[in-house]
Amino acid sequence: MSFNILIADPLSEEGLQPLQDAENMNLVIETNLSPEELESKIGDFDGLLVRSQTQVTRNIIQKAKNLKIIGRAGVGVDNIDLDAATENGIIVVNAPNGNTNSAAEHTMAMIMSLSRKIPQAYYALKNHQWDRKKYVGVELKNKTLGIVGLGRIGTEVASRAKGQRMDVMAYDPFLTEEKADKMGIRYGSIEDVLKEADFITVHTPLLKETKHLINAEAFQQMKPGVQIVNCARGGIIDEEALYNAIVDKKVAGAALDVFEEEPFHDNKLLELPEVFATPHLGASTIEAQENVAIDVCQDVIGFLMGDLVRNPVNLPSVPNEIMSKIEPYFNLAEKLGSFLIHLTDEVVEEVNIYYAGDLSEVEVAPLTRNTVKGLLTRHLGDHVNDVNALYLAKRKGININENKTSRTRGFTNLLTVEVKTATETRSVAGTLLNGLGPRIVKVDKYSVDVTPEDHIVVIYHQDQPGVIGRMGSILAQHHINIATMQVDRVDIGGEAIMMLKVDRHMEQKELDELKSLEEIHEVTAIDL
Ligand SMILES: NC(=O)C1=CN([C@@H]2O[C@H](COP(=O)(O)OP(=O)(O)OC[C@H]3O[C@@H](n4cnc5c(N)ncnc54)[C@H](O)[C@@H]3O)[C@@H](O)[C@H]2O)C=CC1
Ligand SMILES: O=C(O)C(=O)COP(=O)(O)O
Repeated sequence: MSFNILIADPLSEEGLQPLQDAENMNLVIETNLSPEELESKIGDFDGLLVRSQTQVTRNIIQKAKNLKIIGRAGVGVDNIDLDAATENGIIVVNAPNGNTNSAAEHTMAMIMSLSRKIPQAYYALKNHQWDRKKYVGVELKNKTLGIVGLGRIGTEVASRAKGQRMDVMAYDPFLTEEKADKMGIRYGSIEDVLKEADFITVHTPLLKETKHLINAEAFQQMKPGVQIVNCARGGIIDEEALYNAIVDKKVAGAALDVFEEEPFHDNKLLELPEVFATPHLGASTIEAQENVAIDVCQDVIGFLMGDLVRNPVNLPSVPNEIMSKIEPYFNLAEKLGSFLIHLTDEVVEEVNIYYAGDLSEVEVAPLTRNTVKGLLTRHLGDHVNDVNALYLAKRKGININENKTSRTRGFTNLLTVEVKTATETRSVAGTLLNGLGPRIVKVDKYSVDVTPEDHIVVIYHQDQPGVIGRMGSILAQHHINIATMQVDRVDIGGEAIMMLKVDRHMEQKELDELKSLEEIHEVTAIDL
């Protein structure tokens, strides 16, 4: 099997080496495609790699019939329609660590250039003007740097600014006074930061909540003469409001790497002498580009070869130590879901998943996802995967409940899945036996012991002599060999279950023949 990968933005050649070296990956490098060109080509590709320039819109995703993974060689994924990707079962991965250092260094370069008006002075010199008076700057030492967003880059900026002996103050919804103390910086609310800072630098993602976070009202709260830096995302700062604040002399200078519209040929902010800019260069170093390309290539190769990804954006990422504990249960969870959904032909309204024993002590969200994937696959086929399973369940109006319980029924771990429809509740329970793999140990109220694989036939019948014989002769007439067989009942003479493993898929007419026996109430063939 081979995969076609489209590289739609310029990526480091060295960084792409893992993909070039992988035998079954066909790389096509075509940058600067128009949206229409990308729409028309994307159907041929299994993977798409981009930076910030290519807009991966819903339209493009809807045309991407074979696309399985979008790799963003960088941090920000605001150029990718994540909802559309999730709905279509396409995983999005990014490379969140590889360019942190470069972006932090670029931010420091911007702050230092701003404080000493270096770009403006250089520009004047280029224009034959030797002017020492006009370009008097300010020192950074003892000035307050306000950082809005203290994540990976904000934190690196804070430690570098401390090296410049700046007084660093930060606001981040996850920052506490205690954490700030430990980092040797001051904690402030957003208002405190706006009010006290001499320089303000933003390092948040662009989200609904951060769009125009720095707006006209925010500028009003700032100190006169404040200087502004944006090396995060255009749109966090309202460009119109920044323009007005500079013209009104509230803001003394601004250094911008990112813009509301990119790329641009004209931006009126650049007409102001107080503003200088770079064309989104925060991550543009040889080192960062190599790092992010390698990271994203590894995830793309890993994912297409069936491994787990390290930096998923539209799937919760699970730390390695947790993943190693739950990974062995993935198959069990999916198989239980696939098995159970065959026991009902009614509309499932609710799914209850009970985690017991060892399973009650781990992060179970990925197992829930796998169970739901198994449940939905019967009707939705290959369209359902880890990425969209929960979204599709929600869209179908199915309530999913996770429960942790101490009822292990004597097993060290027990996973019970129950589906409710308007008229019935059906359930299956399974366990992972040490060294022996997964087992189905309960179906509805009956105890069984069956490996969840191959061709299983579940028969509900009256507990009376002769049923097994009659069933056996029908199978024999059709040359169907029984590999294993289990029977259980609750009351003598009441309803009983038969779980058969047979050596081939059973046809509908063969099942109908079994159903025609008077003592047999329900026959379900399940191929796992
Ligand atoms: N100019 C460039 O070339 C580059 C830009 N970036 C951009 O830099 C930004 C930050 O990247 P990282 O530090 O890697 O991300 P991160 O996810 O590590 O940090 C973002 C921080 O912002 C905080 N935050 C979210 N909403 C907030 C709010 N309303 N107020 C204050 N803080 C808020 C989060 O809690 C988080 O700590 C992103 O927008 C990213 O796309 C990243 C690399 C290069
Ligand atoms: O990683 C990010 O968020 C960046 O903004 C870097 O963008 P780029 O890959 O240089 O287009």
